[in-house]
Amino acid sequence: MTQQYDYDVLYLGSGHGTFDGAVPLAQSGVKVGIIEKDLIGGTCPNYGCNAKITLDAPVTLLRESERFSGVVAGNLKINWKESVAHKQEVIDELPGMIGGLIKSSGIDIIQGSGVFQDNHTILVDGQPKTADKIVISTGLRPHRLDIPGSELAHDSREFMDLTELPDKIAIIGSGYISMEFVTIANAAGSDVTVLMHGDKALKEFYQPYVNKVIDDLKERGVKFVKNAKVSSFEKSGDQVIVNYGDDQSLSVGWVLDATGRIPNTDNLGLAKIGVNYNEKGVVVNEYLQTNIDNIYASGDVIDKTQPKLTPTAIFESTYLFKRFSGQSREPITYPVIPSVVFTSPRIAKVGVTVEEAKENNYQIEENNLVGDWYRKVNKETISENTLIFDDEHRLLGATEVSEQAENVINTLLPVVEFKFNKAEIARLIHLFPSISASTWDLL
Ligand SMILES: Cc1cc2nc3c(=O)[nH]c(=O)nc-3n(C[C@H](O)[C@H](O)[C@H](O)COP(=O)(O)OP(=O)(O)OC[C@H]3O[C@@H](n4cnc5c(N)ncnc54)[C@H](O)[C@@H]3O)c2cc1C
Ligand SMILES: NC(=O)c1ccc[n+]([C@@H]2O[C@H](COP(=O)([O-])OP(=O)(O)OC[C@H]3O[C@@H](n4cnc5c(N)ncnc54)[C@H](O)[C@@H]3O)[C@@H](O)[C@H]2O)c1
Repeated sequence: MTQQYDYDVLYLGSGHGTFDGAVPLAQSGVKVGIIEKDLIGGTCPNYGCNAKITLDAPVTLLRESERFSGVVAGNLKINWKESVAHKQEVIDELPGMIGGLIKSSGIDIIQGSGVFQDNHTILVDGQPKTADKIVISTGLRPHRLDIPGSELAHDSREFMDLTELPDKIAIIGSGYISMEFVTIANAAGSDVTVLMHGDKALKEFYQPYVNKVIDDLKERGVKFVKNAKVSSFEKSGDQVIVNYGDDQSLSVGWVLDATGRIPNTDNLGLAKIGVNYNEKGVVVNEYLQTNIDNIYASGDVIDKTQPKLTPTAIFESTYLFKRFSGQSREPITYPVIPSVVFTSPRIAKVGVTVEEAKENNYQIEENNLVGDWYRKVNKETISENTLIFDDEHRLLGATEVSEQAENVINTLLPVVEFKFNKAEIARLIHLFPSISASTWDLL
């Protein structure tokens, strides 16, 4: 341990961009501190993935029961209050569990808000904490529309804490959070309108599949308004009036501003000590190092082209563990990173996209899987995928819309990353019957 400082490595933020790497780093004998101003574990367990997927679980059950109507008798209904209580029960123990893991590895948790004083010092509520290396891992926060009445809108965290589901909801934006939360709110019985910025939802996903999900949601009563240009929110009794377009308006009980998430880079003193950052995040080199040698960044707060997701943050914090513990001096090389939108059906993808495949003349195989016997088991009505191959028939990418798309893409992940050939694929024996076996049959 460096005697001159309180810590060898000090992390600002306690999310996946930190703890997955900080714990093994401390276990390897390095003196580590973590500063956190909110719940331990950050966004994913407390306000993101884990919370959201718990609210999604009854939606998938509801959908399944619809498909099996006749085979299974009775009409299911989501009890919103109970669903939120169940979500809370699932996530309540996570900060304690993660905090316990962190503390048991010998890390100091410093509760409070951190601001850089100099390259080696962070002030936590006025108290200096010094370190040889510092990792900025402060994540993102919701972007809020800068329009009159913006304080009347809410964010995803507040949505997941609603004890009563509003009768009518307006969701602004049509990205990940919008599409996942409209699915949940609609299934739970709310009348939802999505006010889109442009004419496309989920821009980075394969649009024919996105449109299938939108058409299904429309049939379920969701309204989508393209190019809505929301201009203001006004209070009217217990309702909020959303003004948009040319003199159009909508009266709703609740508004979700889902217009994106922005990096937590302000109020950290970065400009004062000269760390380079911009509106997309902290600028780093291929070692996740900022322009100041001893200061690094990890997770969502980085300005990067890779998707800002939990597994990316885990990969980065693990990379820094290997670098700081002396196990690796190599630059970071990201594997293919899959992504999924938890609509119902889901849309998932990995590797080369259909658009890139067309540009590069790769082989494109489109599979309508509704007739596949294994998909018929679950009576899926929307079930398609597109597989991209090179001229040696190695899988380069895949995208799927179906109830099990996340598992299909997880199954195909090693084939894409490790470029398995036909002989290697044929060598593997699968559990049968299963979605994985059914997926590998397509290769
Ligand atoms: C609603 C929602 C759903 C999501 N669903 C998924 C999903 O299904 N799958 C997926 O892969 N990803 C999902 N994500 C994204 C995922 O949550 C993030 O990619 C992940 O949490 C990034 O981890 P991080 O450590 O970089 O940042 P965070 O988890 O945001 O951690 C940053 C931490 O820094 C703390 N902090 C900030 N400033 C300071 C300061 N000055 N002093 C002290 N502490 C500070 C914050 O309080 C926070 O705890 C979702 C996100 C949201 C919002
Ligand atoms: N399943 C998952 O993995 C998952 C789920 C939720 C969130 N996330 C993560 O959280 C991030 C943030 O999600 P998000 O949905 O907030 O962001 P997003 O970038 O996915 O979507 C933002 C939406 O807001 C719209 N928009 C932007 N500016 C606008 C404006 N001025 N007026 C109206 N609309 C505007 C955009 O067109 C887009 O539709 C994601 O990028 C992802 O990294 C991941």
